Amino acid sequence: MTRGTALVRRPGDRLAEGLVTHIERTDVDVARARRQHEAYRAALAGAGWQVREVDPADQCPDAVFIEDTVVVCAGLAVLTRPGAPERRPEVPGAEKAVREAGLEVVRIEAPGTLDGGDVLQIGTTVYVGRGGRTNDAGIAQLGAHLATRGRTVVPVPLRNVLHLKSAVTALPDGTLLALPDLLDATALRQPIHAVDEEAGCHVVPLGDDLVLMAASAPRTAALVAALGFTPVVVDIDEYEKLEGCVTCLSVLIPHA
Ligand SMILES: CN(C)C(=N)NCCC[C@H](N)C(=O)O
Repeated sequence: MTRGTALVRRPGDRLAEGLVTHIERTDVDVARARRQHEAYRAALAGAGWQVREVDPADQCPDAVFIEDTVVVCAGLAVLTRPGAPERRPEVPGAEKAVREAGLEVVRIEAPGTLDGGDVLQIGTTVYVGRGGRTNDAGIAQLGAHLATRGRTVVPVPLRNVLHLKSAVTALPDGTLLALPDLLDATALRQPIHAVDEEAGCHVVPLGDDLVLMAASAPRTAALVAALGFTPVVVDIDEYEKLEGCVTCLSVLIPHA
């Protein structure tokens, strides 16, 4: 019995052309990125997730960052309208996958924009970063869709950061790992563990005490272990060169 399905999309040949907004562009080794993606998929499978590959969208360099195309919540899939127009052709493949997974499907419509990386779900609270990629109309539409699942959307203003989940994510107990300099934490209600490594504030709870995190955050991995969780560490530095992190590379659909 698996924990559920993990949607992933393999990197395409144009990966190195992916968008870079807040960091300096450096060369991406696509062959190495492919090996890192294989190890990432293996980590998900090893933690009990059935890995399902979404159809390639190789004309889109950032298509590997599947998280930005769909938000899954309690049997509902909200297809996004990514804030970067060149990423919008990534969405149809994600739509096919969530329909095949049997989810109810709705979508963010113009003029709304929303990237899945801006959406952090903790219990019935859904924090949504308002910044470069996600606008007020997108947040309002998401709020209406998720209200049908008993969720409350709380906007969080962002500064100097691509996505909300570039700055804060949650551990399995709902407490937060955050880089305080990158966001206005006053909107956040849960206790915060401040971290001092940028990659340290990106984690994915994989079920039970397992926490997926990047090899580039060893001090935070030690903190996570000291808090009683088990870090599952993957090297994703080729994706970090494109402002990616462990959250962006998958969408988890837990069993109902
Ligand atoms: C939580 N994060 C960071 C994400 N969900 N997505 C990262 C997308 C990176 C891509 N180069 C871009 O600029 O769109």
